Amino acid sequence: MDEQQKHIGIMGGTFDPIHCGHLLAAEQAREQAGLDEVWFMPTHIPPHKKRNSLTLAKHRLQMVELAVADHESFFVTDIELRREGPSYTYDTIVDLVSQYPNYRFSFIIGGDMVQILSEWYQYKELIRMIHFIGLARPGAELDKGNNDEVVTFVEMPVWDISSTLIRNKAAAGKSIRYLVPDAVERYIKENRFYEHVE
Ligand SMILES: Nc1ncnc2c1ncn2[C@@H]1O[C@H](COP(=O)(O)OP(=O)(O)OP(=O)(O)O)[C@@H](O)[C@H]1O
Ligand SMILES: O=C(O)c1ccc[n+]([C@@H]2O[C@H](COP(=O)([O-])O)[C@@H](O)[C@H]2O)c1
Repeated sequence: MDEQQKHIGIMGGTFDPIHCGHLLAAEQAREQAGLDEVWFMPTHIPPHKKRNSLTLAKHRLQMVELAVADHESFFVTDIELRREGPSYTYDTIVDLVSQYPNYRFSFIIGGDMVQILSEWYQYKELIRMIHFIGLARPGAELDKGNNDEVVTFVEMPVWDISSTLIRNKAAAGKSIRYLVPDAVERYIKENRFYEHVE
């Protein structure tokens, strides 16, 4: 076990696919919150998403690995992909805290997630164990009012980019260049993902 103390930012997501908005959010959180590392964590089953079919977990994971490969402080964990059922953050944090007792964990979320945070599974227990780092997102203005003890807000250029946008553009045969890293774009094309909208 690593005895060194570190502050880890967990960037959880469905990542279908990972896009440059995720990377920008993680980088701004890393710098402004002084994180030692960011761990990107693809979900097995996202608790609050209503989509019927996700891209296979091994491909979502591979796209995340390609996207973060050249950043010295970005890493990937498959901890949720190895667990059956919905990927509740509470269950994951319990596991992480017991595996890495010397690390401090914060969870990075966009404004859409900040708005529904109090609905998360075991919310009261969860906020005793970890702190959240929130970033603005179009359509989800951040209410900084009552959240101060739970969420630290960091600045980022608000960017109207989502995995839905990428899937829709790919399905329409439009360019996704610069919206996702080059290696991710190549992987999407090679595997012919998102050629049809769900
Ligand atoms: N453009 C963005 N700016 C800030 N945060 C973002 C942005 N895109 C995603 N996030 C945050 O990244 C995390 C993971 O997001 P997720 O993988 O669900 O991507 P998404 O773009 O929201 O996907 P979809 O369009 O399929 O719903 C969430 O906390 C989300 O709020
Ligand atoms: O634990 C919960 O109740 C919960 C509810 C909604 C979202 N999350 C987590 O928040 C992260 C972003 O979720 P999503 O749906 O935007 O991919 C991802 O790691 C989810 O597992 C967690």
